[in-house]
Amino acid sequence: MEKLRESLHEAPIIDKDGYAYLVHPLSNGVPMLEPELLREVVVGVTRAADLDVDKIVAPEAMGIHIATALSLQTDIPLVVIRKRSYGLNDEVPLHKTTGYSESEMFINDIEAGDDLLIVDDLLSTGGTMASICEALDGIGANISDIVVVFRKQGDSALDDTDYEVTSLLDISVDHDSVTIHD
Ligand SMILES: O=P(O)(O)OC[C@H]1O[C@H](OP(=O)(O)OP(=O)(O)O)[C@H](O)[C@@H]1O
Ligand SMILES: Nc1nc2[nH]cnc2c(=O)[nH]1
Repeated sequence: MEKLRESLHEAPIIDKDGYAYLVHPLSNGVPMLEPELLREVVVGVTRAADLDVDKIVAPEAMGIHIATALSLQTDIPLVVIRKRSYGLNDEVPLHKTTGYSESEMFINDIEAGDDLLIVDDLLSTGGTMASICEALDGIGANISDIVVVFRKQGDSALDDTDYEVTSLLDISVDHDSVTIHD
């Protein structure tokens, strides 16, 4: 994870109403995302994840490019949890909160009994992932594995649940630096 580690020390940090928000190629598409970095991450996720699943699931927006590359690599189909409703039959809405925002998301084309790998760029408060897991559970899908690139250290909404998240790197972000926890 050499490139990933290096990239963290070059990433700007901005203030979102007191929340130290990392601006990173994988999590924002800014600064520019080098293919070598994306490749390193996809190899890392491929090694870390349970790939014996029916579908890869990624929340819009910044899980999409990681999950797309993983889908191309593994031939496992991809479902994106969108921030927009299509009004399709069986669409499942959810409400998610992060440390700086809240919004609705919408799940389509996940069925009871599907074995799922959830992929996202970053886990922080766990608000997004907890709402997604609860909604997928409600559908009757099996969450086989959850893999994120970065996990910010601290309390998470997943702490009191049975869901386990694998991260490629655990980090802390304060207002002027990123620390990597090995
Ligand atoms: O653990 P949490 O506190 O919930 O934060 C993690 C979520 O925050 C980001 O998404 P965001 O809602 O900012 O949307 P984006 O992917 O469109 O940038 C990130 O991609 C995760 O999905
Ligand atoms: N890009 C980005 N997304 C986040 N989601 C939750 N925290 C963060 C953050 O610090 N940076």
